[in-house]
Amino acid sequence: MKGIFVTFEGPEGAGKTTQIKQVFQYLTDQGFRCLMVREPGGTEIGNRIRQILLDPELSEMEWKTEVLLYASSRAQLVREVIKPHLHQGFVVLCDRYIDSSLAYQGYGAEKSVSEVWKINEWATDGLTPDRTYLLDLPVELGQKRVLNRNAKKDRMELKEKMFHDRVRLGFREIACKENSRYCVIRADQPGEQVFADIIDDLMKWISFRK
Ligand SMILES: Nc1ncnc2c1ncn2[C@@H]1O[C@H](COP(=O)(O)OP(=O)(O)OP(=O)(O)O)[C@@H](O)[C@H]1O
Ligand SMILES: Cc1cn([C@H]2C[C@H](O)[C@@H](COP(=O)(O)O)O2)c(=O)[nH]c1=O
Repeated sequence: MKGIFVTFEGPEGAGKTTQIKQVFQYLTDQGFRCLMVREPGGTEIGNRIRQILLDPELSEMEWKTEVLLYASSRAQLVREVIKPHLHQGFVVLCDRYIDSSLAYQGYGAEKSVSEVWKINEWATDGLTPDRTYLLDLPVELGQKRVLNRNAKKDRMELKEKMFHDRVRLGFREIACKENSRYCVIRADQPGEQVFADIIDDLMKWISFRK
């Protein structure tokens, strides 16, 4: 595939959405054809699945239902949007991908990470990101930022603090294991510094790849 697939991962409120928008603008100004997507969602079907997944009234969701719904939204996004754009040479910037399922439905939920992986590998035909940025910060700081952003918590934000602590550690473990794909960024810095760190790595990585 000709394009570049870049994902952004991290706990709640790490600044992924804020950074993706800025990276999108920067790369577009540099002449790259760029696309921004987010998970769950990014397609009509995916957006409906997102509503179910994040509905705070649906707190009793079965683990397997949750895993499959995230994977279903992802399958749709990969086939309908991501792969066609990669084939056309776009840089696709994705706000969360499979590693979020590993971190939340695996580490966070204390369930089998390898089962979550197998389902997602099947759902995406094994499409792996070229580069991943982990925006890492203490859970409390991210939660504080999210509280300032929106008063009402969604179904995942409502989970206990220990769940989110395991998610953070999960991301860090995945980044360690996949260290050639991952770049870990300190997300507790001012936004301009976070952006500078990402762009510094991404531009070096792109020129090295050519
Ligand atoms: N470096 C930063 N310092 C302080 N506040 C920030 C920083 N980056 C983002 N924010 C603010 O924190 C809030 C969450 O940011 P953002 O929505 O980008 O995070 P996110 O990682 O996409 O969150 P979520 O995973 O919950 O969707 C926003 O109000 C944003 O303006
Ligand atoms: C892709 C994905 C996401 N999640 C969780 C993480 C967040 O709590 C929400 C998505 O909301 P955001 O504000 O857009 O970050 O869903 C998950 O548990 N598993 C996944 O695969």
